[in-house]
Amino acid sequence: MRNLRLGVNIDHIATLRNARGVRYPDPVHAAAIAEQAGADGITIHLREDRRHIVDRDVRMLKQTLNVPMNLEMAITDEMLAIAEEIQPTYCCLVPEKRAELTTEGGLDVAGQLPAVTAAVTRLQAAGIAVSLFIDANREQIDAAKASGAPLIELHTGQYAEAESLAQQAAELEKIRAGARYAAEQGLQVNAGHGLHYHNTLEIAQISEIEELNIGHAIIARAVLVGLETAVRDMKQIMNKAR
Ligand SMILES: CC(=O)[C@@H](O)[C@H](O)COP(=O)(O)O
Ligand SMILES: NCC(=O)COP(=O)(O)O
Repeated sequence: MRNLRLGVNIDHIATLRNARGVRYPDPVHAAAIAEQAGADGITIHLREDRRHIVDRDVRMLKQTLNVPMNLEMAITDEMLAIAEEIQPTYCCLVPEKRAELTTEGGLDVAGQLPAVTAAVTRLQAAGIAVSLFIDANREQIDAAKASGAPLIELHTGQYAEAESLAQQAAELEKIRAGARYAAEQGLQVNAGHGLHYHNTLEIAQISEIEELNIGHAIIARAVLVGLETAVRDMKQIMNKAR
């Protein structure tokens, strides 16, 4: 089975900083610690409302990261221009609602294929690898393939938020089937959202998945045990699955 990479999402280091309008904790500092603890990539979501990560973070991280940057963003002219200028390794296109607490679902690629294809084409022309954050269903996977994006990130939020074991098992099966189908279509498959120390193992056991992006749970544990330990603990779970 392939190695499974961990992309550490450091958005909520910035949430903590912005809560007081001060300079600490600094996502740049956090990224360096996460790298040293074994993070294979750093993920940041530059939201249109700048509620956590801000433009300065993206620019500084571009200069300091030693592992790939995965920039999550909505499909807007402003975000596309920022990505073209800063040139992250990956851009993950995600849906965004101003009032949401966190990302509520996958990007509806099938429902807006011309706009998604135009964004994918524009970013690829700038040398950026594009990923689409989608729900694990065939309609969205087929549309992702049609858009020309080489990569998808399967949204694991419904699995993470399942309210019964039966519902969780059903959501896990959807992700398993989606990952298998997407890999058969030649797409690279990543996954993420809502994963934590008690629900990641089952997702990590899906052999087609190549990378997990995990943020909130790692940063929450880091508050109690330190970021280095929190990243290592998550890597240990992921390594146990492979
Ligand atoms: C698209 C996605 O799943 C991540 O961006 C994640 O939601 C973390 O960002 P927020 O906590 O701002 O939603
Ligand atoms: N794309 C998912 C991500 O980056 C992290 O999401 P979460 O672990 O903060 O829910």
